[in-house]
Amino acid sequence: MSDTVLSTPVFPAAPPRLALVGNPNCGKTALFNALTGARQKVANYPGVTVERKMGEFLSPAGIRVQIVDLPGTYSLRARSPDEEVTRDVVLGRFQHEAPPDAMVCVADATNLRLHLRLVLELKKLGRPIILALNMMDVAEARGCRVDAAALSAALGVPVVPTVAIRRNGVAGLLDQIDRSMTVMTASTARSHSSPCGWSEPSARELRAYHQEVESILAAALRDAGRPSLATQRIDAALLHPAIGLPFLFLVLFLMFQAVFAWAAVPMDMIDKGLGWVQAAAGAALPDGLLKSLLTDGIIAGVGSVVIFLPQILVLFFFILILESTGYMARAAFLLDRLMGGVGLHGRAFIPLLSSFACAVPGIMASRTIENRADRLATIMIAPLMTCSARLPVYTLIIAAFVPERTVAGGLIGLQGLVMFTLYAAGILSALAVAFVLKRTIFKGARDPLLMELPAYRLPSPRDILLGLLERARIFLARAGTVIFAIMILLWFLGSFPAAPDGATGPAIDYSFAGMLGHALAPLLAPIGFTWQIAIALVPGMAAREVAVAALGTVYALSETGDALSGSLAGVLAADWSLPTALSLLAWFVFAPQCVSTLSVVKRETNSWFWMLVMIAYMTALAYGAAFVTFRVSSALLGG
Ligand SMILES: Nc1nc2c(ncn2[C@@H]2O[C@H](COP(=O)(O)OP(=O)(O)OP(=O)(O)O)[C@@H](O)[C@H]2O)c(=O)[nH]1
Ligand SMILES: [Mg+2]
Repeated sequence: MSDTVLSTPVFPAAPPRLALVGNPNCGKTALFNALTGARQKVANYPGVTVERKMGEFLSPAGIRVQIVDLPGTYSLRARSPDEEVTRDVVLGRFQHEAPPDAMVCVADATNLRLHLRLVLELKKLGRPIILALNMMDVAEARGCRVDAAALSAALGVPVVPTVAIRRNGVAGLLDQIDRSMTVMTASTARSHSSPCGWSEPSARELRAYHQEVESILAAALRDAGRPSLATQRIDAALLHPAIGLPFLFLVLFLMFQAVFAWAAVPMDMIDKGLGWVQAAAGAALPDGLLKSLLTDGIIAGVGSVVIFLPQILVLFFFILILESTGYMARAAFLLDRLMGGVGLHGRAFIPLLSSFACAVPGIMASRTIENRADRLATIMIAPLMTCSARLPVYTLIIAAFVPERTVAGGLIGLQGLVMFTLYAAGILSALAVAFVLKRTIFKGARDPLLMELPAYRLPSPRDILLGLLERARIFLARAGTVIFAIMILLWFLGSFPAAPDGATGPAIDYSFAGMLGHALAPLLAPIGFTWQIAIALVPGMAAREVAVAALGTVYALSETGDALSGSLAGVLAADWSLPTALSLLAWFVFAPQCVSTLSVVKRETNSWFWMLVMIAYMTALAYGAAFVTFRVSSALLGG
């Protein structure tokens, strides 16, 4: 409590607002996190942050300061939607939002020549600026020496060295913020709140900036240091024309194998634990509604999703490693030619790869693409990438229908291979859809890929661990809120009205959910779906993994005996034919089954039209693919 009293803000009405501005990948978000204690996403490629994020911290002198983290940009001449966000915040063009009181310009100390140009452009705005020379640890290791005092004198702004990822690495910056705030309040520099004037620099001004940067460097750069030798060596191999692509495919293939292999043991443990809880709850409670709600509704439903936590974590482990080492940007270059073949922009790679985790951040990441047609094409195909919420569905069906054995002389697990095929189906169909889109609605020349390749960096185990914990938290929070609520609703719909006296089938047959399932069944019969699947697809609209939870609950309620006997996979294996299972897999590769994705498409394209186009084309693809799969496999298997 006493802390709160001590920290009474000096600016009770409106805390001063700072903005973090700088080139992409120089460590702005890392600084933001260090200052505010936030956990915004930090990764080693340009274009990680695509929207503004607000935070607050208390300076050493007890001033409450607001700070906004911004997308990286090379200039206020914003070319892409993420850069426009930065420009609009800096210039105060957002409605009801004054420009920031001061800017913390962040520059990568190892690449000052590039980064100082933006500092000069920002200085022109006449607002207070502090220059944070970030990545000083890397600069020192490479023998790069910058004289901060000389740089400050030449630039005419305070300069502080920082190491955003080190404990105490921002102490100097905090002190400088205090000093600047005091000067600002004394001179009432904060009174201007009108938007700033800014005009695009002319060619002559650009040349002048260039010369000014050179003279500043001559005064302040004592030693330019060496480029990272390790990065050059690794790139010589990993970007090699013959080795590059095969290596990339190997990495992706290993990732999908690992999702299966590494997660097996912990998943088994969770499964056993849940079975035990379900049995214990079943034994402890008297027969009745409460017991059914708890065991059939909540434990069977939510539990059937929670079990997939280990797989989600293995997948994110790989994605985090790719992102933090700097390999992600290389992968974009390696695939640029391939993407160009179907007309996609090279920058589409990062949004598409992020969509493996979730289409929502993937679609947001497409903001870094300048050209609107290219961006729309990327947004339209992003949901075809297999997101992590589809993993539970795939895994469940694979575990039920694909035998656990190895092929290719014991090297490759068959289940992992099927999983890889499903991912490949998503990727290939995305490329095919892009190919069609770019030749019909989104015609136009394709810009070349220009992207700075960051130096390779060893991922910090702490960051990876925190990243995984964050993912686990998000996943469990979803299971505990959205899925939990839907399961209770579904249990209710599946239990009422109760079966009439003398009914022979399971009670769910007579319930609302049963009625709905039976009503939808004729529509889905041509693709081989049972009425239980029809029920599960409806709540599955909220989020894909809910379909698994719903199957868990529907089958638990369909059991005529006590609680669900055996695992859900076992029940499905007994109830479905193989063609039905394959058809459902095909459906899930394409179906537009996630409300959050659709709403982010609406927001990012600023149009209902594209959202509806997405729903229409994906539903048509899903139904068509499931139909063909069901018919062909039925014919082949004689089912
Ligand atoms: N060694 C070292 N690494 C740093 C430092 N600051 C940031 N990094 C790393 O640099 C990379 C980029 O950091 P971010 O904070 O995501 O950069 P950003 O400026 O927000 O990037 P965008 O959002 O893409 O514009 C990450 O891998 C960070 O861990 C630093 O001072 N020293
Ligand atoms: Mg950032």
